Amino acid sequence: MADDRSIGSAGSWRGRRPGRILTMTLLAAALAALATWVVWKQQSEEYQRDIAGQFESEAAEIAVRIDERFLAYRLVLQGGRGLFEVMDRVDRRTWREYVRTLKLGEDIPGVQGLGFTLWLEPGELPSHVDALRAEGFDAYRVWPEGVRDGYSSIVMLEPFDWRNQRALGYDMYSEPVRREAMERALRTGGAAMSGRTVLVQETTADVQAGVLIYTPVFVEGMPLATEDERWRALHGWVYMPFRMTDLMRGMLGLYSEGVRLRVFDEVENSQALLYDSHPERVADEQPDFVSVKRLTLAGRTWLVRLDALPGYAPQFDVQRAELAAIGMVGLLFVMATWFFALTRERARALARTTASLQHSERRYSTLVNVAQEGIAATDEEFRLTFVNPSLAEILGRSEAELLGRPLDELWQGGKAETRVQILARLARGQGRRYETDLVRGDGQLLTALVSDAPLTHAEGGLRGAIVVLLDITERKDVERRIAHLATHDVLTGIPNRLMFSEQLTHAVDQAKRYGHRFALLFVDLDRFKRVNDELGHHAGDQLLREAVRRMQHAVRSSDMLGRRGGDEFVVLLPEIESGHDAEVVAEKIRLALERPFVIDGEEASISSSIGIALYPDHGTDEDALMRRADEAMYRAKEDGRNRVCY
Ligand SMILES: Nc1nc2c(ncn2[C@@H]2O[C@H](COP(=O)(O)OP(=O)(O)OP(=O)(O)O)[C@@H](O)[C@H]2O)c(=O)[nH]1
Repeated sequence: MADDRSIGSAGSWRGRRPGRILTMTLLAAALAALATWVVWKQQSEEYQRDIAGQFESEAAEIAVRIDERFLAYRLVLQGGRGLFEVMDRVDRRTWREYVRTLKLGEDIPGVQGLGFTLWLEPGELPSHVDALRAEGFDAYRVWPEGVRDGYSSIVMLEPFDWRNQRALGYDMYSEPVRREAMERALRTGGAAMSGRTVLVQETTADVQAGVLIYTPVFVEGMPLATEDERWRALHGWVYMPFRMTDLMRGMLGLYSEGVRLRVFDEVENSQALLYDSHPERVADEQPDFVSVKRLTLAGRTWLVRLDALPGYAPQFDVQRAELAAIGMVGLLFVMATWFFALTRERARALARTTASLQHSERRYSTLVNVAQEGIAATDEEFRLTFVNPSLAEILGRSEAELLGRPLDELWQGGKAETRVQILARLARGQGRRYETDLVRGDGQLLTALVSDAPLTHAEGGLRGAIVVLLDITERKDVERRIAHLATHDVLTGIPNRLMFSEQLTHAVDQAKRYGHRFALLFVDLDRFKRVNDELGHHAGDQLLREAVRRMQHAVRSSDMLGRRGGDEFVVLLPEIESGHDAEVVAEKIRLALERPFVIDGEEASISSSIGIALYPDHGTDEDALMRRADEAMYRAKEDGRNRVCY
């Protein structure tokens, strides 16, 4: 039972172990998840820092670009101012040439133009208008109309395209935003940027915020030390107007789609908004990253604000990819753990199974070796490939002598199947149990009960057979003895009443079938009782045996002598021609029994009374014949004994 349990446990590991494997795998999964989370967290923070750093550098780069660009614009302004300083008079053609040479639109795009606005004292206004009209600008006027302390008038603005022509004659000094910048330029003697305004070049379509940058131009040779002196020496301003959206697009291109760039003048509110790269977006979005750079440009402070838009950087995707990679590594770890646990459990189960199998093999090996039955294995030709010690002993041959021999060679012919028949039957998967006689090594015969069963290959087909052989010689002898006892008289060994009766029935059948005649003799010893009484029962037995011997001699071997019981015998004479033949045999018997018997040195004499019944003369069945023979025998007794009667 212990073995059975061990086999059971080895075979059912699948049913019990998965709990442990599951626990280990879940533990590994939890560890992997924790590790993944920690790594992800670290990576995430690192990415956040990286992205924040990158974002910052993007914002800084934009600020630098704007700063550099305005430095370039100031240089252009300086150049324009320098032109006035070196030339006695800068006429329209010279200005146009100068601006064309600058290639403003190509090299420093975004600028609306480069212009000159002339400062006019109130008294100078009429002659100035006349002069300009004389140049061909028939509708020229300084506008807006009105009486003011002084006027400025845009007299040159290149490129002099349709948009810039709209600005001709405009008094920028009349407008507070521009005036503030113009006065600051005058005050500082350098470039000054205006606040947010709308250029007069604008139409109703695509109106953009505008700024202007001014630098003052003084009349050559006049003192400029104080503000008053500069006012007095003021000739006008070289200036550049900018449409902010055009300017920023020219400066930055479309830039990154992932960021929103806004530029504010001095303060961060919608009134001060100069540029918005994504005007369609709502203002109160909470971006992941924000950077605000303050830029001082020609005396004005710009706030350059950069917001990261959702999906700002492809790095987020990288992060996701790395997260997926980390997750995959974690998953691999879990799978590896699971696989390892499963493999280890399988290895253990295999070890247990192997141990169990070895144990089982030892056990069956022991069983086979100690079994009293002969056990053999054969190949597909029924040749012995294995014999156990008992088989060698039963067959009286050594193992070496037996191995390789076809088992059926030892059989003593008879009713046994041939080897071909056995193999064909085994190939059909049919085992069988049968008795056969075998020849031992010493020549003796033995009877064996043989059981065979096929051994097949895993893929089918006969591989051989297992044969179990039991020596039943003794048992068969006993059976034979029992059968003999059942049918023969114990004292004399001749057929008893039962067997004789069967033989008589058979004789009747045969005689009926073939038309034979046969005779039945009843023999009763005369005064046998006296022998018993005088010589003893043992002597009586001996006399009975001797009497049988004499009767056997008196009949042929084909005749049958039987004992009915006591001192009564029957004789079946199956082959007689006539009643005479029966008489002759009966007489022989009578004479044989008449002779004196010598028993244990004592002489005893008996005689016999014999009755004869003939088939078919006196009866055609057993009962009738027996009755008639019995009657005849009694008649012989009555007639004086020691005689034969019909
Ligand atoms: N010793 C011995 N005696 C037996 C056996 N079977 C029967 N007897 C005896 O045989 C005797 C048979 O006697 P009966 O047939 O009756 O008489 P009998 O003495 O033969 O006389 P009759 O037949 O009338 O001539 C009996 O005494 C039985 O006990 C036996 O197997 N051995």
